[in-house]
Amino acid sequence: MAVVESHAVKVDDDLPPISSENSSEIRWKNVTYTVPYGKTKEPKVLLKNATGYVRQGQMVAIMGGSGAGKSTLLNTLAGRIADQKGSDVTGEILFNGEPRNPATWTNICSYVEQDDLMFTNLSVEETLTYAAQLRLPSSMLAEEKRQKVDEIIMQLNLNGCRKTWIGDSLSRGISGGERKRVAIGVELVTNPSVLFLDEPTSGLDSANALGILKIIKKLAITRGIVILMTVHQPRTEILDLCDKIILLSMGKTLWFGPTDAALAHFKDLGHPLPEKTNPSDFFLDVITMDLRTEEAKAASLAVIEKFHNAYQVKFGNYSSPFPSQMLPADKTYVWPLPWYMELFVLYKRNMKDVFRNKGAIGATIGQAIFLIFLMGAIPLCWVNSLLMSICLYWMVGLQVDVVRFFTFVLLVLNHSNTALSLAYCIGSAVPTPQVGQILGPLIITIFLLFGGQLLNIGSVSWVFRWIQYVSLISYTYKGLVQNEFDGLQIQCTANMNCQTYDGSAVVASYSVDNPTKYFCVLINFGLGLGFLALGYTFFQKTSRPMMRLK
Ligand SMILES: Nc1ncnc2c1ncn2[C@@H]1O[C@H](COP(=O)(O)OP(=O)(O)OP(=O)(O)O)[C@@H](O)[C@H]1O
Repeated sequence: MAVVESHAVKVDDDLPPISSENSSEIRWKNVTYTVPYGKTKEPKVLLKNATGYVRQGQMVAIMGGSGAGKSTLLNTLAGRIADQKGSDVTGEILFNGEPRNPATWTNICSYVEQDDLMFTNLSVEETLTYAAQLRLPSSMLAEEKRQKVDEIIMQLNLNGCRKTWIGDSLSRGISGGERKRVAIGVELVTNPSVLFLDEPTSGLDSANALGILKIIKKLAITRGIVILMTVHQPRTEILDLCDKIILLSMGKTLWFGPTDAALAHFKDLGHPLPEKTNPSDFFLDVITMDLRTEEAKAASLAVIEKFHNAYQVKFGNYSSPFPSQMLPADKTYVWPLPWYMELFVLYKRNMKDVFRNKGAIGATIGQAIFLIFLMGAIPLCWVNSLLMSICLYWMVGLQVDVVRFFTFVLLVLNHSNTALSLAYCIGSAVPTPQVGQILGPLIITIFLLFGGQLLNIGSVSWVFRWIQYVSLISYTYKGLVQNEFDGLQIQCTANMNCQTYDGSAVVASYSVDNPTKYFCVLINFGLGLGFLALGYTFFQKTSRPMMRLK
């Protein structure tokens, strides 16, 4: 305990003075997280008795081997763990001495994902501007928002690429390091008090990684932010930038404190740093579970236990050394924009991206996103359908009849809308675009089979026959056939004993006379609304940030 406090004081003394009345701190004590595992649902401990704290202006790195529990600890502290049935979080997580309040916490902290999705066809400046427009209160003047964006661009050293598009692997845009900084910038617009970063250096070369962490450290000090991040084997200079490190293995905390103290602690426990060795490589070599042989496994388990016990002795009775400076969480979460303004900004952003010729999924807030994607896609979908209908109707030589022509257009437009709703429904339900790319065509193929042209539905097992009733293709097909053939006089062939016959006989012979064409339009419209409602429900479930505060 004494060691910890003395180091904490040393680190805090290194920081420029921050008014103690305004200082923030996140601390956690004996946090244990268990999930039900396997068929038997046995509790699996992902985090065990984690304890620590990070103060305003400090940057703390969570380190450990793969699967050590770094992301789990970060997500638990950020309140982003899935609300899985049977899982449990115990212990205390406090912000400024008080439990995190779900209503205010999202306003206090920000989380930078390892690979934040961004609109690829927007420039750096536009990305930050839209983030500011969406996430800052409507009462703030546009000029103030613009100044804030400028300030972030300067602080994150993005001025050289402010007009460059984000880009992706197909159309190159900003570099990986710049992309990370933009992702951080998007989160900074709200002035968070706590910033969580998941692997901010992943995919970067060591010079770039150091550059970005210098910027993050500067942000911690100048903006007075509490910074907690996961990192993989940082170089020595990066370790030196961190005020403290947390070493994890198998969900257990093996060290919490400054790096130099960690080296002394490791030496005390019989593991001195070999010469010419990067401390982070050394830490990971010592604490990572060695699974190669049974002996190696037993030996590394013993080391992990030794370090965890030593940590428990030091921190078991830990309480924050700064109790008098705790402030209650005083920010109250207010949705920054009225929904219609958010809708407008999202619409503008989406249309800009669409007209720059590519779709992307935004990682922003608000239920309005679902609507906005739809609104962005509908005009394009209608233009496509109209052009296709106008050309196709006359090229194929369908009946020259104004009412029939407009009914044809109505059927096709309505079909496009329903298909779009189905696409949004599938897109909202699936976890990744790849799954959507497999599931979407599969569902459309099934609907096509039950559309009436390819399969004799009567010969299909009754178990599957219901599919025809939800197949949008079936209703459009029936409507189109009726529209063309009803009332059409068809010339009889030589072997037929007649001169002409009515096209409705064709319609009846293919069993597409029921329901009538306008009723088909209505049903498809209803199906479209149904798919939308279902998609919206899925979207709510899959897009909401996971929040589980205890
Ligand atoms: N919901 C869950 N159910 C079962 N096991 C889980 C669950 N979530 C995480 N784990 C396991 O917990 C361990 C820690 O996972 P975590 O993602 O925190 O590791 P990590 O240290 O961030 O690893 P990496 O550096 O590879 O990302 C892993 O073994 C993972 O498989």
